[in-house]
Amino acid sequence: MTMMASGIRMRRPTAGDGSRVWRLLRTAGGLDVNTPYSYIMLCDLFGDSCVLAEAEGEPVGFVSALRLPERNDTLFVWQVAVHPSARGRGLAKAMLRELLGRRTEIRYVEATISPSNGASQALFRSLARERGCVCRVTAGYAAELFPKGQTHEEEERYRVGPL
Ligand SMILES: CC(=O)NCC[C@H](N)C(=O)O
Repeated sequence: MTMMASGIRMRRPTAGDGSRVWRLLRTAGGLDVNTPYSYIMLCDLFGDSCVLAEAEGEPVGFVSALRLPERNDTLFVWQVAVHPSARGRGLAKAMLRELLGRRTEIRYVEATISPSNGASQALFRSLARERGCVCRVTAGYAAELFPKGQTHEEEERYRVGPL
């Protein structure tokens, strides 16, 4: 568990956090809200590469990530969510630092980010600056990949490293 100066605590989540993480994602906005099951499963089976941030016991931030099986020096950051009440305090970066601090063998961080998600774009560019490395943006998932009738922006691929 890591404590920020603001009193926000960050820790590895467990299955019991999944439902509250799902509610946080619904409140955070701007992200794909997956099923409650997916957050329970992520917190349970992939908790080592996820971070839950809590203020006075309430979820205010969540990062889900997976190490890529074929490229195990790369951490794929799936979602970065921050509650509106916790914005502007560097929480997203603090959660990434917490995550990267757990695994020294991670050399690259990847994510897909939609053009409208300026906060995450700035976060990954800032991580690259902080680590003195490159943030490369390439084509990711085209809008056409998503089901017809479900409008979804394209997702550009961000790759930061070598850390
Ligand atoms: C880094 C990040 O939060 N990406 C979001 C990917 C996607 N739009 C989702 O919400 O899962």
